This record gives sequence, structure tokens and C-alpha cells, in this order.
Amino acid sequence: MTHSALHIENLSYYYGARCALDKLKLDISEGVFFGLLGPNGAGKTTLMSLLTRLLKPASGEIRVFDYALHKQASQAMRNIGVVFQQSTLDLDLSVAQNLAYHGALHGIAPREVRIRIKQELARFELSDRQHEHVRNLNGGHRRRVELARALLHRPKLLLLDEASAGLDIDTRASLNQHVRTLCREDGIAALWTTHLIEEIHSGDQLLILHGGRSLAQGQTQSLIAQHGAADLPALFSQLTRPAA
Ligand SMILES: Nc1ncnc2c1ncn2[C@@H]1O[C@H](COP(=O)(O)OP(=O)(O)OP(=O)(O)O)[C@@H](O)[C@H]1O
Repeated sequence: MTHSALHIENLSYYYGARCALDKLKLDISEGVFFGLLGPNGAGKTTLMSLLTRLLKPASGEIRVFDYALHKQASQAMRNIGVVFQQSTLDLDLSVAQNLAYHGALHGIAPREVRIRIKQELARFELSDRQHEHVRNLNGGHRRRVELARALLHRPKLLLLDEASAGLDIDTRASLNQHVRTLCREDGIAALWTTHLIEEIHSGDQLLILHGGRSLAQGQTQSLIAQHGAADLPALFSQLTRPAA
């Protein structure tokens, strides 16, 4: 039986009078790579802020592995790993120190932290960089360190807010592939937000967000067929085109 990793029901948020998210619904099961595609201003970062409790919903419900995010915060948050849009690594600390700091914040014993750092860095082919200052790493490697850090407390739901922003095309594809492997091999559910159509594959679960509203949701290939579009770029422009 597959479990629900993330359940969102009628989630709304306003900045003053401006509606940034309008009654959003979304479901992600464990092991699923879920793409959230939206142009600038669609509401992606607002959603991430609500999911990480930086913002409080105006209305609606968020459940993480069936824990209510706002009523059972510590149980829910324990299951979440986050890679924010902007890097939050300390450039003057080594790779291992950045990870160790995260482990300590989560209350993991130092010995166990050392074991997990070794495992995560091996997984992301960064073992030989662990003592280097993050400042010396290129953009792709820094993002991999952030991914390794997000996984250190063994979350089962990974939230990635435009995690590939600023990377070149090959590095972006490789990061995207790393996350897909985590879903497939470790049963992790991932919410991957992006404005880049090429990061979504035809078999992915997809939500197209525009102006705070869900315009379409389902398996990418089925959505393309349902709307009679030639491909995802055509579907996206069909749905987001301003009314004449
Ligand atoms: N602090 C704020 N105050 C007022 N309006 C805001 C604030 N933050 C975001 N907004 C507005 O809310 C809407 C959603 O913004 P949000 O940043 O969530 O979109 P996004 O999809 O993440 O965009 P981007 O890809 O540019 O980061 C936009 O219209 C934006 O202008």
C-alpha cells in the first residue's frame, strides 16, 4: 500500500488583498517525483513557504504523512527535507561542517552524524570534497551538498524550490536525475518546482500553477492528450495564454 506523503486541501494565501494561492489541492504519494510548473509569480515560493511553516495559510489544510502541518508540527516537519531557491550553505565552513551543523540541529548524535555524512557524500560523489570550504565548490556541487544536507535527517518528503536555478543545462539535468533516483530507489516523495518545461518528463505527475491557481493536474502525458496539445510546451502556452 502506498502512503500519502503530502496532502493539500483548499490552500489559500494572501499578501494583503493580493491572492497568491487560490484553493490549491495537491496529493503526492511516497516514491513519486511530482513536478510543479509555473512561470514567475505563479505562487511556487509562497507554496514552499507555507509547506515549511514560514507562512501561515489563510485557509486550507496541509498534511505530511498524515500529520497536520500546523497542529502536529514537529512530527510533520521531521519528515520534510528542503532545498531552498537561494543557497543557505555557509561558504566559510567545509562541506562536512555544513552537514554536521544540520545534523546537530536535528538532534542526531555526533557519531551517527559522521556516519550519515559519509553515506550522503558518497551517494552524491562528493566524498573527496568533504574537507573543502563550500566557497571552492562550483554551483552544481554546492547544490548536491544542499541535497545531501536535506537528506541527513532521513526525511521521506523532499521539497525543492527551483533547485536547479542558475545551473548550466547539463548540471541541471544531473541534479534532476539525482532526485528522480532518490524517488525510485529510496521511496522518497519529491515536490520539484520549476519554470523550466524541459525538467518535466512525460510520465511525471504534474501541476501547472499560474496566478496562484491550478490550471491542470495529473500525469503529464495524459494532460497533453486531454487538452489535444502537441506536447508540454504547447499545453503550457495554451493554458497560460491571456484571454483574448
Ligand atoms: N512579500 C510579498 N508581498 C507582496 N506580494 C508578494 C510577496 N511575495 C510574493 N508576492 C506576490 O505573490 C505572487 C506569488 O509570488 P511567488 O514568489 O510565490 O511566485 P513564484 O512562482 O515563486 O515566482 P518566482 O518564480 O519569480 O520566484 C506574485 O504575484 C508576487 O508578486
